Amino acid sequence: MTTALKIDHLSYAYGKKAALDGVGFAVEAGQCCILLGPNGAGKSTLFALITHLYDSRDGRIAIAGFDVKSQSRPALARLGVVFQQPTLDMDLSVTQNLRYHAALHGIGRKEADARIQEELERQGMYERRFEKVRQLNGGHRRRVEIARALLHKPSLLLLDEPTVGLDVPSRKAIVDYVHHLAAEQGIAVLWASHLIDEIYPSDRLIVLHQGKVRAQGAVPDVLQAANAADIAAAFRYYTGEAA
Ligand SMILES: Nc1ncnc2c1ncn2[C@@H]1O[C@H](COP(=O)(O)OP(=O)(O)OP(=O)(O)O)[C@@H](O)[C@H]1O
Repeated sequence: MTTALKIDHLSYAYGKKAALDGVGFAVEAGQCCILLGPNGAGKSTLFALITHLYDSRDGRIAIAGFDVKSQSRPALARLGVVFQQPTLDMDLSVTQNLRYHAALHGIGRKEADARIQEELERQGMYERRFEKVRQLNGGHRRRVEIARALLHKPSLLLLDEPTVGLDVPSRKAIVDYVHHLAAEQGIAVLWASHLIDEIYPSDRLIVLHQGKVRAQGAVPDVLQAANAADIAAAFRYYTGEAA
């Protein structure tokens, strides 16, 4: 099976300031990969490059085998994104927001409505479909954004700190659901976070610090390499900062 996300030798600088330096890793179908890094590590820059908001001269990004630069259309068609900042239209209903996204991806109305039902039902949101997004709480808005990111059946789901600002039960629902998606649906997930309690022992971990990948692998392997008892200790070891 094609690797969902493959990044090789990726570097990026803002003027003279290096934000990413020789970054390389892969995420396979069914893996939930947590990108862990302190403020300024380069997570947002990496996401901007994967989503092709920025272009890099150095290195390569491939989504489901398609190069993001030279084959951006098929590459981006296989990508679902939940950005850090909410991007739903507050004055449209849940269904209207989702239909709009489906149309952008060229999905016909009948097919779109079937997928909208499927995605909303899986997150217990189908009953709320006619409500305006403005009426929903933060956790439910996030669920709609995740449903939207999945409508076009991407190979790779990218989430940029999607639980920031949510209460504990809402956070847990989203963390559990995304892990379930990877395990049950075989979607590859790349999740940027600085919250170590969102990491499952079965996850893969990439520790990014000052633009470089300091560690990557299965959680037990990353802990062992740092001789750390838990993720907080490993994070301190690799970044010199408290988690
Ligand atoms: N537009 C910009 N101009 C100049 N430097 C920038 C710009 N955006 C980011 N940087 C710098 O690049 C580095 C990486 O930043 P980036 O925002 O990618 O990190 P991050 O891991 O997403 O951090 P945070 O969690 O705080 O968003 C930092 O040193 C940051 O100061």
